[in-house]
Amino acid sequence: MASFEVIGGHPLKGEIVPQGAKNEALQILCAVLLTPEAVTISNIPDIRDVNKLIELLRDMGVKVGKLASDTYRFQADAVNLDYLDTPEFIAQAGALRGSVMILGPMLTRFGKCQLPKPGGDKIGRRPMDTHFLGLEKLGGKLTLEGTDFYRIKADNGLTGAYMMLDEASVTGTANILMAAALAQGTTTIYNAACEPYLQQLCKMLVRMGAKINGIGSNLLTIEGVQSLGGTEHRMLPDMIEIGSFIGLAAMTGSEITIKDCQIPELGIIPDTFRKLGIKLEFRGDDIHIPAQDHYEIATYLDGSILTVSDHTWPGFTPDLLSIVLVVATQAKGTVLIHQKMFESRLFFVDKLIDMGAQVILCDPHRATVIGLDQRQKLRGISMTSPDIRAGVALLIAALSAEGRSVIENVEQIDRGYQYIDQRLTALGAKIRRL
Ligand SMILES: CC(=O)N[C@H]1[C@@H](OP(=O)(O)OP(=O)(O)OC[C@H]2O[C@@H](n3ccc(=O)[nH]c3=O)[C@H](O)[C@@H]2O)O[C@H](CO)[C@@H](O)[C@@H]1O
Ligand SMILES: C=C(OP(=O)(O)O)C(=O)O
Repeated sequence: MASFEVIGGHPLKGEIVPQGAKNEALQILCAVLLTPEAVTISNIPDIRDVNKLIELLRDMGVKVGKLASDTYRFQADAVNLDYLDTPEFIAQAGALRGSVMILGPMLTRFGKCQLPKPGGDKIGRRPMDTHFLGLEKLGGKLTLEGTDFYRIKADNGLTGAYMMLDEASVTGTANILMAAALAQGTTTIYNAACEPYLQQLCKMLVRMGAKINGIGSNLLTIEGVQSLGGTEHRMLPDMIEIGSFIGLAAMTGSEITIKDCQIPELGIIPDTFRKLGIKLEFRGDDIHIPAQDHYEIATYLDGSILTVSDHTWPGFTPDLLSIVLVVATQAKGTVLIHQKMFESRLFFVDKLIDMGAQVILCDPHRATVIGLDQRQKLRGISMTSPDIRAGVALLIAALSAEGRSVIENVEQIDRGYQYIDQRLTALGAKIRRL
């Protein structure tokens, strides 16, 4: 297990370029399975989960060529279906969440797929029901082996259908959308997830020849086509990384410019950080965060305590709530953080409390943060990163704290943040990988 040693209390300064989006990459990479033609993808982040998925595709028989450090060419013209029966496949597919999105493409193109319960963050229940409810509506026949191995078949191909999803699952919508793209007839997905990464997937599929209406809304209509062709695709910048850097700048009192953010795609993320009192300037497509000694959390108009909660897009993403929480510990004022989607994502606040933060964990979903207004700095401690976003939240806390912290299990952070120690060191952070 790798660790970071962090010496906190040093303001950072400079420019940082966000990596390509992790959660978009996982969708887009799975989509290469939909066509025998070549697909070139750029702005691919060099992070553990994405590299594992690329390795999985390669082992499944997809030809993978690296054209540049962030650009790959994929060609799925000789997929080895037998590989899905091997223990190696089961181990690889079970090691990340993103592998779940091979289900839709494999089922629609080859009539079958199987998958162990996918991996990913251990942040509470992560049901797969929406995926299979949708794929079954299209004609897939699911067999469960125990509760953690799924086999799905469609001997006569898939047929379009109307469906109202039970929840707007991000990866579930991606799976059903990809399956519907090659199904016979028209599919309507109501209550579809519609976040920018899904919009990106839709746009890529359209370039491949798919017929999709309603992109960007929660009502998608897909007219199935016989085959899809090759394309080129470029990933958006990672909005969770951008939010993490905004939080980092505020909490450490640093002046940072985040380059090329594709600001219109960030939804309410910038305004949510503004509610914490953080100043942000849009300079063209860059976000400039000036050094701030203090930032003050807004209240509601009637003076009551602000709540920041997660919601499906265009609501605030659950993946940034841990960052908002940690940043609030040094704000002036009080905020209730309400993590509705996942029930095990807030337990990391114990570590913040050990560092001196004033946080009350009300229940697994809600924590009240009473900001210290920089009057009292957090103190460095030893801790373990429980999941990818809590890991970065703890890293931000350690960079703002007085003294030395050690963060163990930084493989969690490496799942989603590219060369984070090197990139932050370039801004003046004192981080050493042990
Ligand atoms: C690889 C990937 O892309 N992972 C992201 C994806 O995971 P993933 O696609 O697995 O997450 P889902 O959207 O399926 O669901 C996330 C959680 O929210 C719950 N839920 C979902 C929709 C809804 O309307 N109501 C509701 O309560 C689900 O039951 C589940 O517990 O989306 C999540 C939600 O944005 C993000 O945290 C993950 O980073
Ligand atoms: C929860 C996350 O990832 P995953 O779905 O891959 O576990 C995340 O990116 O915050």
